[in-house]
Amino acid sequence: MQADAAVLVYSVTDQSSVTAARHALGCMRKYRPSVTSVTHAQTSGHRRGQSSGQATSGMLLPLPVLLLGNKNDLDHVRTVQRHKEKQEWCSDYTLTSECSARDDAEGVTSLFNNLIKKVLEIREPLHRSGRKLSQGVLGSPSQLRTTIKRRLSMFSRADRVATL
Ligand SMILES: Nc1nc2c(ncn2[C@@H]2O[C@H](COP(=O)(O)OP(=O)(O)OP(=O)(O)O)[C@@H](O)[C@H]2O)c(=O)[nH]1
Repeated sequence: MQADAAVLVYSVTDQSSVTAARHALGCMRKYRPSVTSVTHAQTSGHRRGQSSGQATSGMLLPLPVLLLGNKNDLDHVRTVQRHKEKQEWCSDYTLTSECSARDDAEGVTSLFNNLIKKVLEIREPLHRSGRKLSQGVLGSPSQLRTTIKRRLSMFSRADRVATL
């Protein structure tokens, strides 16, 4: 699975959307390693294609996921408990939070920034040590930052149009 990160959004007013998010997270994990398999990959020179059946070669990297409960402005009709602790099915690479896309665009931006930081946190040490990354097509952390900023600017443009 060629992705830098994933964002899974559920609605705090819809328990079935949490079930769907959990299922999606499980599917993603099948194609991207856990923390322990990364350690194993680094110590044994294990290649990506050997365990997952994928053809590409390179380092195994964990997939940071932002698990986001949207519509938290609708607290009066909430059916999903606000979780203080991470869900037991989330890994160290899962950021869990809540937001309101309707009322707090800045909050959403800041959550995306946290996710970007997580991506860079994972990549930077490997990049510095000169190890081959499986997502090498994306280039260095600074190139990655530029790419992500460009993609996020689409949201700011949409925001500006919406407020005109
Ligand atoms: N109150 C509230 N409504 C929201 C929020 N985000 C989206 N919505 C509303 O939810 C509805 C569905 O939004 P969409 O963007 O179409 O998302 P979707 O994935 O199709 O979502 P669902 O229809 O809820 O399954 C729209 O009426 C949005 O205005 C939010 O943060 N708060």
